[in-house]
Amino acid sequence: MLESNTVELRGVSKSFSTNGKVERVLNHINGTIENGSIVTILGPSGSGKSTILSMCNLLLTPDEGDVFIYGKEVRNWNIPELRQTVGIAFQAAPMIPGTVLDNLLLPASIHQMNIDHPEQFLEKVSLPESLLHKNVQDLSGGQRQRLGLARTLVNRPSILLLDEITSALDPSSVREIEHLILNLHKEENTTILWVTHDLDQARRVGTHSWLIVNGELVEHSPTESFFTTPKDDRTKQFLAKGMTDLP
Ligand SMILES: Nc1ncnc2c1ncn2[C@@H]1O[C@H](COP(=O)(O)OP(=O)(O)OP(=O)(O)O)[C@@H](O)[C@H]1O
Repeated sequence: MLESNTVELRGVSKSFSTNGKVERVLNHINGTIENGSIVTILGPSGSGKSTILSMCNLLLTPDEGDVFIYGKEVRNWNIPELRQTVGIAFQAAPMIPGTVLDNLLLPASIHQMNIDHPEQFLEKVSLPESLLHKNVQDLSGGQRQRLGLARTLVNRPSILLLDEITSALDPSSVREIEHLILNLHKEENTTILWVTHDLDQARRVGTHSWLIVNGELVEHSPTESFFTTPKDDRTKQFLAKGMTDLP
């Protein structure tokens, strides 16, 4: 195992069984993610992108194959330590009832940590300190999204999993969140796996891009060549047609 591989998937497969019907969602995925890269994960709806993220912090386990984080198989990690190292943020970050501060302190209380200046995490996502005592119900969509990200950052994860975090936001909020994340990446060399439906976003933010189709990793390459000189016919078709289903 190379030191520089922060995340490695080796022969990862996953099936789900619903009402007695078994659906193979990931099919023998092999992929490595280098330290400090931003990998944008693309693919049609239902192709298995979120399932890949869930494997990286043990929200799900593979049926076959292994996921390594810094060279150690995820199942051998202590879960709180893994979740501190690998942070995840979703499109609709679930909030506990209460204030912005209550929500910011949640990961610290789960991990029995003290955070002295919670407002520093608001600052990281460009939210004013004056929001600390505001009820989360009174936040705008963009503010909630930033708070969700701030809460993920409290643990200072060195790997960040982002699952369509900007898909419900207006274009200017999208660009602001991208800017925040790119700054964080620059300052802390955070490794980022970013699932997005937005091809322009994937091209703007990615250092590398993956295309997942029907649970298979059909193309993985540096982002620029992914978009300019795709190798696989399915990538060409996907880039031409956007998110429509591929055969
Ligand atoms: N816990 C689960 N139980 C049963 N089926 C599941 C579960 N989680 C995901 N699936 C199924 O696995 C498939 C892949 O889901 P996944 O969320 O990984 O796709 P995705 O590529 O992220 O999709 P989208 O772009 O629409 O978010 C889908 O058909 C989904 O219904």
